[in-house]
Amino acid sequence: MTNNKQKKLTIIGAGVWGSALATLAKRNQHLVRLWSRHSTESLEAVITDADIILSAVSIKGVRPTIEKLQALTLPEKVILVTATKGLDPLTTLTPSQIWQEAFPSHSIVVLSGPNLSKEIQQGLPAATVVASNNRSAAEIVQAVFASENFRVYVNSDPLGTELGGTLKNVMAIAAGVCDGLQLGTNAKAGLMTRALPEMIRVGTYLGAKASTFFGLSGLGDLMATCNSPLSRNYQVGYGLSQGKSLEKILENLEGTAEGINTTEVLIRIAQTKEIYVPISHQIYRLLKGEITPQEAVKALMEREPRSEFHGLEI
Ligand SMILES: NC(=O)c1ccc[n+]([C@@H]2O[C@H](COP(=O)([O-])OP(=O)(O)OC[C@H]3O[C@@H](n4cnc5c(N)ncnc54)[C@H](O)[C@@H]3O)[C@@H](O)[C@H]2O)c1
Ligand SMILES: O=P(O)(O)OC[C@H](O)CO
Repeated sequence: MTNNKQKKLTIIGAGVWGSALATLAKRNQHLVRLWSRHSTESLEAVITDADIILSAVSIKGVRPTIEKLQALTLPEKVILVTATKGLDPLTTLTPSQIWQEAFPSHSIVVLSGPNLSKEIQQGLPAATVVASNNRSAAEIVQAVFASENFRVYVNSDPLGTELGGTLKNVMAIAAGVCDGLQLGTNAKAGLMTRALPEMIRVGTYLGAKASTFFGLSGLGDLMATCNSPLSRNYQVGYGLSQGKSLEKILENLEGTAEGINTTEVLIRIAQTKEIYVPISHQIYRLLKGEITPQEAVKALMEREPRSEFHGLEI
């Protein structure tokens, strides 16, 4: 398999993100098969001869997808790419960790970055990261998706890359609340800036590199998601700020807001490991209906004074 020839790519998960990634790879003349659990074709048929299998299912689909693939034959040369931004409620593992556990001999690549699917589908310029412990596998995936409208960077911290994209979803809920309550530009800047060390504290505890969080998949995705009404997580926060119930918001939401499940799993990790996550903690209480958006803001503002880089080595 070389870097520059046409690849056979199977994308599992035909939601908005899987579809946008399929568009990008097709534009580069790769052979793309897009499959979902509702497809009439069998999974076995669509993975035959695949060079790359990319999973763009939401977190609740990761284990069922892996189980289906484990029942089939998957040659070791097949590169597995995960584009899911979530945490497993059962084990608290990230998707790439679950994929690696299930397929220990395969190369696993994480794809994550500031990539709102609607903008990508419109052909607007964007950048992303592909990260793997196997650099050549990451470079193959880079070549599949890179184009004049989609700039793809490589890095060697798959866990950090994945956690940036996952943890920012919790912060996007907070940003939606902040905008919905019209707290102003200073408040938004304060929130987003304080979000980053919180993400780094969790990420580095879990084994990620702090520096990765300053890249596209951390800071980049934090900025995109916290500033865009296209983000489903932002929409959840905005809806809560308007006094809507979570149930009502989810009824009208197009697609998945992973931040809701991620908050739950993250708080479990933070409580067990005693990691200081004040923003996530207030979002957790808000999602549970324990406090109002205004009470969440008050609780954040009235905390004990602290030093800016408390608990961080950066
Ligand atoms: N939409 C974006 O802009 C975007 C960008 C980057 C990453 N992501 C991430 O990609 C993932 C998918 O997001 P999306 O926006 O496409 O969501 P979506 O709701 O549009 O699609 C979810 C996909 O997951 C599949 N799925 C859900 N539960 C499943 C199960 N139990 N078994 C098998 N498949 C199941 C669905 O069939 C669907 O194909 C999420 O983790 C999201 O955070 C989304
Ligand atoms: O719509 P969201 O909130 O899932 O955000 C989509 C992507 O993660 C943005 O990079």
